[in-house]
Amino acid sequence: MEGKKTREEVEKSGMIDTWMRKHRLIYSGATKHPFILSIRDGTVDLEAFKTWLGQDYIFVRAFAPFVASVLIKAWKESDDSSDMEVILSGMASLNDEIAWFKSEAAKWGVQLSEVVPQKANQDYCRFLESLMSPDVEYTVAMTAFWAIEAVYQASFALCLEDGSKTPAELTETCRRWGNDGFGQYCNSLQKIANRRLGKTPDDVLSKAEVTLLRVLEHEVEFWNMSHGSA
Ligand SMILES: Cc1ncc(CNC=O)c(N)n1
Repeated sequence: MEGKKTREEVEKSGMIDTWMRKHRLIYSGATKHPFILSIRDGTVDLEAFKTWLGQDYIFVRAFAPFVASVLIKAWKESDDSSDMEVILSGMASLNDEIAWFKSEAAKWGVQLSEVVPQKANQDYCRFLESLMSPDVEYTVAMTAFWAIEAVYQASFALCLEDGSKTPAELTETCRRWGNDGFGQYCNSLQKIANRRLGKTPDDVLSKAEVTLLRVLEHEVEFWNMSHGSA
């Protein structure tokens, strides 16, 4: 049996929930973006969807090495060997995902080799690269990893809810990130992040919170490329 937790431990162990409440406006800005709402209400501009598809393919190619860097941090720093399995399962689905992007792009007539990364995408990929540095703590990288996956899960799950008018040709895309299995995987990532955040020093805790906010901002800018960019 575990001993009684201190108040501080209890508070920190649900850090992600605490932060989601604290930053709920920016979180819903990322998960209920006008682009996602346009898919959900069936008014989506299919050219905007194609833009998203091409840009996201480039992002996912940069995301895979980021996840690999989290795997390395878990191997070196984690206090729980099951973390590696969760991260590895994420890497395995990225393999599928890259193949899916290629076949989906072919379906929509998007030439992936000709897609030029837009500024928001470049900025996001550069941010991911900064998180790959060995100087970035496992806890900080894990928080970012959870947030990146959770935004897509929440966004696309919204397009599958009862009453949504998602066009039939987009439901497969929405299911890719909105399905229950992906939801479970995000819960596993959240559990790891919460466990780590619960035992991290305050300076690392602050870094993780700032990193979470940066992820949410990058996600909003990423959606903006397809819809409503200024
Ligand atoms: C911009 C962005 N954020 C999160 C995801 C979801 N993770 C992997 O697929 C994604 N594909 N693209």
